Amino acid sequence: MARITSGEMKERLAVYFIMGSQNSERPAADVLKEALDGGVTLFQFREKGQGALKGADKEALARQLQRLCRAYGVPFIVNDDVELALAIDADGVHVGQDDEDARRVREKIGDKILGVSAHNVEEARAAVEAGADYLGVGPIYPTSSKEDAKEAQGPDVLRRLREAGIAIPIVAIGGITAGNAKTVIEAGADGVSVISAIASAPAPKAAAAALAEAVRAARTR
Ligand SMILES: Nc1nc(C(F)(F)F)ncc1COP(=O)(O)OP(=O)(O)O
Ligand SMILES: [Mg+2]
Repeated sequence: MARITSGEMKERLAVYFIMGSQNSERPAADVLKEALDGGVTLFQFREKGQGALKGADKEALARQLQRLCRAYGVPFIVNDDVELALAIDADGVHVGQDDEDARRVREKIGDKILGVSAHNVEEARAAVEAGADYLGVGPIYPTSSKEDAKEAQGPDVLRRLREAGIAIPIVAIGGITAGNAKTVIEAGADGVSVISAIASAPAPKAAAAALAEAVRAARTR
């Protein structure tokens, strides 16, 4: 298996859904199935925070959600937990600035997808050097989904990265909705990643479809 191409990565980043058991009152598999039916293009299993599953329970949920993604042909990414990603042969991992060093992760995962969080040009350049396939940039807007989120940066951080010559696929994260997706795509993101916009929606399928339409419309400008 070769590394994902930049073009394919940009396509996959269009509507990047992230969730774990703590992001909905409903069973995660039910929410994910609706999101997949609504057209999400990439999924990240992020099992963190108060009450998060651990060990065998966490792995069992990961495998259940991975099976769903496989049935829809959507790549399955694991947040933080590189060992879990390797144990279940996930399609990739996402690590932040306070997680395992991205260069070390790239050595461990071979050609799997590697996503790295970046908040500024310096972190972005280092992530590209370390072998990242995409950057997660944000929080763009205030978020209630991440307890230790940094200050919201606004869409300008995306412009600053592109003006600095950061050409790697970028997904915007943090408080993103169908209402502000166009703004972040126009600022330079290749796609949007969301937790609550889908996981907390009364109708996750419709929420996913609305995000997909907003991104598609913004890309054709
Ligand atoms: N999980 C993430 N996924 C993305 C993605 F690009 F995939 F949208 N971007 C950023 C983050 C945040 O990553 P991190 O800073 O390590 O915090 P946490 O591990 O709590 O999520
Ligand atoms: Mg992390």
